[in-house]
Amino acid sequence: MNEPLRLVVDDVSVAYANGHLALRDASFQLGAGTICALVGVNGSGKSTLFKSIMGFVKPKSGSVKINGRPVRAALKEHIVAYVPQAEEVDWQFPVSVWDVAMMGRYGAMNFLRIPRAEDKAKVEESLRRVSMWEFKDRQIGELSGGQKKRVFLARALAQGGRVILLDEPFTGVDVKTEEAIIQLLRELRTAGCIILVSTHNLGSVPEFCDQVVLINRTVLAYGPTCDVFTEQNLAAAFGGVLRQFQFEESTIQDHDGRTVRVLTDDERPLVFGKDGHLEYKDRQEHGELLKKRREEHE
Ligand SMILES: Nc1ncnc2c1ncn2[C@@H]1O[C@H](COP(=O)(O)OP(=O)(O)OP(=O)(O)O)[C@@H](O)[C@H]1O
Repeated sequence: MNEPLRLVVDDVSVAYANGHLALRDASFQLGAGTICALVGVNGSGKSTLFKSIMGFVKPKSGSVKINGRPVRAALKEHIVAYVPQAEEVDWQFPVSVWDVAMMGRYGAMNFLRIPRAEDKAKVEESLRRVSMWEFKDRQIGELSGGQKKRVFLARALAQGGRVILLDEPFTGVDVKTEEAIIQLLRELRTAGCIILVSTHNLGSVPEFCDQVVLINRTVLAYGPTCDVFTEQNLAAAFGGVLRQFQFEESTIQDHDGRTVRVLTDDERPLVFGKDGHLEYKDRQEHGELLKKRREEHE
């Protein structure tokens, strides 16, 4: 497919068999060459949205279209690739790194699934791009969390997916791997792909995502990151879940007299006091400290 990509999610509502309405009237659109963050609390419907785009769940109403055609047609052309959350995968299943990347080629093979030279070349190229070629014979269950993620990314690359869905690709990976994944996503954006990434790493979103979809059982806001990532929108999406830190002075940037506010959904950021020691060692202590500070301010 050479026409520029367009993904349109139009008024999508999804109800599960138990009657739970996981998404209600969700709408947004993305064009070619975009990295978009999908951001929301646990249970806000991120995976459900991915499943709708993958055609795994059928919306009760509304539609998902890729270049004006229903998802079914795009799936037949193997345009949509999915990089799952680690928990969704059975790591005991005896397959090698090479086998997993080759799964990306299944759609291009006949029913006997005998890889051709082209399939093998594509798998090698994909594993090299994520720096996992040296591990090609290793069982998938014998890899670290970050390495597993890279192998599933290689599967998406081998597939040649143009709409690439990544479900929390940075969970449990170190900073270096995160940077390597981000660099790869940027290359895919330059190649005209649409990349939708669910993440709880709010701090890295402005760095590499040009668009954001904020979700809480419906789309609360979507558009350019700088427009959507406002304190007001994040407070609406996360409610009391986000932690707030307020600094009169900051080492993050030259102090220009403004108060610096930090919003994070990181479970337990480390906070150091003036003397360079940890401000607290457990959540209860942290809660008490924040309460004391608030009282001091009042
Ligand atoms: N198969 C299912 N049957 C019934 N309810 C489900 C099913 N899958 C998910 N849900 C419910 O739908 C809602 C949305 O779930 P979903 O997995 O899409 O959230 P999420 O935003 O991906 O969460 P997380 O950040 O925890 O991965 C949740 O309340 C969840 O309990």
